[in-house]
Amino acid sequence: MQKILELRNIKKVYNKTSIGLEEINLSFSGGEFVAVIGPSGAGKSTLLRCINRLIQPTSGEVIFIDREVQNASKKELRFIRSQIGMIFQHYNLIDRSSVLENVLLGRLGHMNPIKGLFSLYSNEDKENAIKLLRKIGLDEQIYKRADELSGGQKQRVGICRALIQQPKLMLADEPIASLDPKTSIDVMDALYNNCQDFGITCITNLHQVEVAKKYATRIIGVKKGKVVFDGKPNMLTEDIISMLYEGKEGEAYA
Ligand SMILES: Nc1ncnc2c1ncn2[C@@H]1O[C@H](COP(=O)(O)OP(=O)(O)OP(=O)(O)O)[C@@H](O)[C@H]1O
Repeated sequence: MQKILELRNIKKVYNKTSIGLEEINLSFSGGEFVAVIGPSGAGKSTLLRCINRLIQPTSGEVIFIDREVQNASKKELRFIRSQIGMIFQHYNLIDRSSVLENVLLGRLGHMNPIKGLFSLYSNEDKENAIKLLRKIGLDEQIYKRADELSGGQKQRVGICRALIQQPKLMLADEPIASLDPKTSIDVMDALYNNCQDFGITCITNLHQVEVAKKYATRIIGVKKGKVVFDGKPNMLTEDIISMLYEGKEGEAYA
């Protein structure tokens, strides 16, 4: 499989003293569904956000399909981000806007900025947004305001907003941390199935080890800013989980 992303010696230091990440070296291939796990404060969010430069790494290189992310100009970064979908724990929807409008926001990175400013989406974009919303089971919510939706529905809107970008890579930062177990499964099914259907590589941070094992093709364990496990789900033994969550084992099964 083609290599899609490479992190070379990524380090992040906050406020000159607090270590977020230390010497991270990872590479990702097309089609992988990767779960990043680890205790609270391990560096999962920092790792994910260094990829699309929502957080600027202190040093190291991020290579996304032959493009250097860390030195990209504003224009180049806009292009890179248009190829990377992002899903957030708290959905990041515009409450006052309709579900359809929220999904269409995913097209902004692909549009002429003036057209974007006036929300002049093409008919093709609107048709695609509706298709995605129907596929994900939100046909009855298309014209509702985003703040009328349940948490699970909001997250599925977030997934559609990322999918309409037609991204090559999907980053999901704790996508189910605010959801109950049943809704979490619906959202993970939607994320996994759509990434498979559209051939999108996905990297998702997860607290729950069982969920990571159920969906991931590869699991990366992060502890104190370092990668301490990288392998297939069946290689993640109880001993490794204990080492990873040392003293915080409760978090792994929360
Ligand atoms: N803006 C910041 N300023 C200072 N330190 C930070 C900042 N953001 C993160 N850190 C520190 O960097 C480390 C990694 O944090 P990060 O949020 O990436 O961990 P995490 O594994 O995603 O945690 P959680 O599961 O609780 O979200 C922690 O020690 C954290 O305190």
